[in-house]
Formats: sequence, C-alpha cells, structure tokens
Amino acid sequence: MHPQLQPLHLPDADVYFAPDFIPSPESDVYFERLMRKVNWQQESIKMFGRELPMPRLTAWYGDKSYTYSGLQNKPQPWLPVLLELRQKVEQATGHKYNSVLLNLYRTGQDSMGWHADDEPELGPQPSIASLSLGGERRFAFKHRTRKDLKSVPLILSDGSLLLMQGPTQHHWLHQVPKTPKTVQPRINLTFRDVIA
Ligand SMILES: O=C(O)CCC(=O)C(=O)O
Ligand SMILES: [Fe+2]
Repeated sequence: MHPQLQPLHLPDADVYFAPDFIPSPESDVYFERLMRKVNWQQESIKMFGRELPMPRLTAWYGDKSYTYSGLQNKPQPWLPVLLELRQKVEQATGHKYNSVLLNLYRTGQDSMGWHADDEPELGPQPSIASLSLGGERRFAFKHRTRKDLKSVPLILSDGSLLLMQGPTQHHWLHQVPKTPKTVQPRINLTFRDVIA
C-alpha cells in the first residue's frame, strides 16, 4: 500500500487516508480535464412518491452495469483521463477496480446523505477508493449500531484519497453534508469493483 495511506483506526472498519495523494498543480489539471470530458448527468431520486433532482451531478464509467440508489446504471466506456487516475489508485491501494462513479458538487448546497456502499454487486467486503479534486468538503462516518461512538469527521481536501475496505460498509455509514460556506466546486471519484 502507498506509504501516504495512513490508517484511521475506526472500530469495525478498515479505512486509510492520504490527504495529499495528487498534489497541486497536478490535481488542478485533472480537475479541469474531468470538468470538460466527463458526461455529467442530472439524475433524479424518488422520495415520498415525488421525483426530485439529485443534489449533485453524476456519471458512471466502467465495464459492467450496476444498481446505485435504486437506478440501473449503464456505464459509459472509460475515458483516457479516468484510466490514468484508475492506474494511480490501483497502484496505491493494491486493488483492481472495473468501475468509477463520479460526483460533481457544484456548490455548498450539493451533498450526499447518509448511506453505505453495500450493494450486493460490490460483494460482501468491498474495496472503495475515493479520490477528491477541487474544493475541500467535510465528510463524516457514523457507526450503524454503536450509539456510544461519536460520528467521525474528515476533511476531504483537494488531491486526497480515502480507501474504505473490509467490514467498513457493513458497520458504518458516510455522508457529505451541505455547507452554508462558499466553497469551490468539487469532483469526487469512487472507484469500485462490480462483481455481478
Ligand atoms: O463525495 C464523496 O466524498 C462521497 C461519495 C460517495 O460516498 C459515493 O459516491 O458513494
Ligand atoms: Fe459512498
């Protein structure tokens, strides 16, 4: 594993974090390439019987289709910029990934609610590598059942890499809350291995 990936020591989890995995200005170049080349989509979510726009833009690239937030995602074929980033991430983590979900948080009003990446297509102990580019955002982990544990905050800085593996998704939820602060746009890439 990459020496910058340091363990976070959460109980019932296996999480590593590298705050400066892709340093600036290389991170800025990747951010601009992704803004331009990725086919960003505004998806909607069904909530209480109503269709609402997701509070972020998304895109799904890879080799196999996959269900996410109840949507059947047909992946788009890999772009050169995504293959470059995948190679870096695979080298650092020692895992292989056949898919990537991208999220674009345009402003502080864009967000992702509490969830786990525990879809059956990812297998029982998924390895998920999450790369952040652009404006930094707060992230948090919350244990599903142990109410004695406080939620664990983390700042996902520009160029940072977060690796969640082993039992993490089974026991913990995570989120990216909205913020009233003025923040720069942020791109997040979660590399995954879809087995089904
Ligand atoms: O934007 C982030 O850091 C979180 C993304 C995430 O949790 C997901 O795509 O499942
Ligand atoms: Fe997630």
